[in-house]
Amino acid sequence: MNIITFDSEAKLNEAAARIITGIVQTNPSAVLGLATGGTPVGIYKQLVHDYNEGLVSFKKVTTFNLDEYVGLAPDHHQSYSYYMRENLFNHVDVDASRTNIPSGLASDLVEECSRYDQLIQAAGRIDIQLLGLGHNGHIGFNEPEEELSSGTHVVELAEETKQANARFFSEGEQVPSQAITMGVGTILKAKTLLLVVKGKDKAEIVKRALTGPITTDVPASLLQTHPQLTVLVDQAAGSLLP
Ligand SMILES: N[C@@H]1[C@@H](O)[C@H](O)[C@@H](COP(=O)(O)O)O[C@@H]1O
Repeated sequence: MNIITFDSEAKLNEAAARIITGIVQTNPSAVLGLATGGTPVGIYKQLVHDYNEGLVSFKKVTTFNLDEYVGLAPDHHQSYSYYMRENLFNHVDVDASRTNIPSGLASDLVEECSRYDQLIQAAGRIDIQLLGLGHNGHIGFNEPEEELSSGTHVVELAEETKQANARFFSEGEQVPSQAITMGVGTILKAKTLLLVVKGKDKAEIVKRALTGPITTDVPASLLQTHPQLTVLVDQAAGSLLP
């Protein structure tokens, strides 16, 4: 595990973007695993900047997002599909037909999960999976459980997660109570993992995830088992690390 601490958000975003663009420059047909939430917004801005500077082209990449809310249409302003278009896809030369996000509107969610797993398998291995970290240690929407699922599955969101994500929704809007998420097994199969964490409020969970016991109570602790894990933290998030 390689942990790098940054004294500014701009430097952290640049470093994360450099890792991703480096992979795409080496392999223009790379398979990118993408994340949502507040953390990657600045990284996507940097990727758009790098694209505009002519440093990278996403023309041939394939992308798989970690998760999507159940019940939100792709044009709902809080769907992860909308988020990805707003923050990245609409601003670079990615081929929309090669961007993949689970459909939260599928009539048969179990079928949708297996369709998503088949797509990932058909694409081969995810070259780099970008990850944020939930306050309870969740990755994607893999919440703390006695047992974690390996493949894509439907999850009931933890109350803590709904509260944390309520800040993105308008007043009076309900945070969906279910989501579809890539499983921990799929995440761990990615060639490289890039975990990015910012903010003092994540310091304790960063410490537990990276230095505590490997337990399904802290899904991110399973990342410790991955041979190619890079963690980028700001000083606040990394403040409790040894
Ligand atoms: N499903 C997402 C995760 O993929 C994300 O990494 C995490 C942290 O989000 P944030 O970066 O906004 O703190 O929670 C969300 O619920």
